Amino acid sequence: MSTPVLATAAGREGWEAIVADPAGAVIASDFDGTLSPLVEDPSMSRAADGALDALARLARSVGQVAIVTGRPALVATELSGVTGHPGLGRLVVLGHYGLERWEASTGAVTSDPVPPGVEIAREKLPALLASVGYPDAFVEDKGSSLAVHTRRLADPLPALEVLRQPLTDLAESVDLRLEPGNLVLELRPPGIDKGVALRRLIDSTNARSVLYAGDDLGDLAAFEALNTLRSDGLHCVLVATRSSGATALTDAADIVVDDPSGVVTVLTALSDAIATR
Ligand SMILES: O=P(O)(O)OC[C@H]1O[C@H](O[C@H]2O[C@H](CO)[C@@H](O)[C@H](O)[C@H]2O)[C@H](O)[C@@H](O)[C@@H]1O
Repeated sequence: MSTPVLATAAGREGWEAIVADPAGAVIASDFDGTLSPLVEDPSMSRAADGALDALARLARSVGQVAIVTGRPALVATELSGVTGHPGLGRLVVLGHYGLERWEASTGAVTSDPVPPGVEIAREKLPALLASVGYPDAFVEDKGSSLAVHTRRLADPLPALEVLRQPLTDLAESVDLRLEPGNLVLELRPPGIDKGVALRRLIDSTNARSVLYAGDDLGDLAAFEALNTLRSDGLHCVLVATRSSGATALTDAADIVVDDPSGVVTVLTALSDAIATR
């Protein structure tokens, strides 16, 4: 498979660094919209064809393979099907934007404490949604955070705008943060994001290079962290899908693909390049 189009010199240099020294590389990816196609019902998300095999093939030669997601770690492992998948015995899943860490090698999850604001927001949310005319907005209760989805409403985009300020106010009143995403507004704990999560992973693995793939606004923190580390000498490849239409992410990427099948193509091309170096 040929090398994907790398739009930047820094991206080309990052790709070459991973190929030359795969043991020093972290390969990390978001889940929804990046490894799995977006669907109406979040409980129906599944890994794209070939995604797990592509990760497993890379896992044979790189230092660390990881999924970094807004989902709870165990939900992401279940939906993606990574548990027990051949070749993914060293996979790490960083869930809840890094609040949780699941290790395939042990099956155990560790978590930072969940702040009390989540429980208060959980109690207040139904009345708030009813008061702004969206009592039927789907609330995905993720335990450590609450995601309000508008995808299945009759007017998803206007609903998102109506809900944005009241949900911001609720989040701030209980010391949570509002995380906007693709037709979703999430109330989640402060102090952690995908950038912090990725930095922790890079530090713990002493990585010399990183490829990160994402699709949505929640992935911007990871891109920003990598851009900062890049100026400190870390070799990076930033991959974005167009799945969520987040132009801030695609504009900042070294490689842009249409959807998760494009991510599979990129990961496969990378393991081909490593195998033939
Ligand atoms: O960090 P991610 O793995 O990308 O998770 C972010 C959110 O993804 C999910 O919502 C998105 O995917 C759904 C299923 O395809 C889709 O219905 C929804 O509109 C998208 O926003 C998930 O449900 C959220 O909990 C995650 O935070």
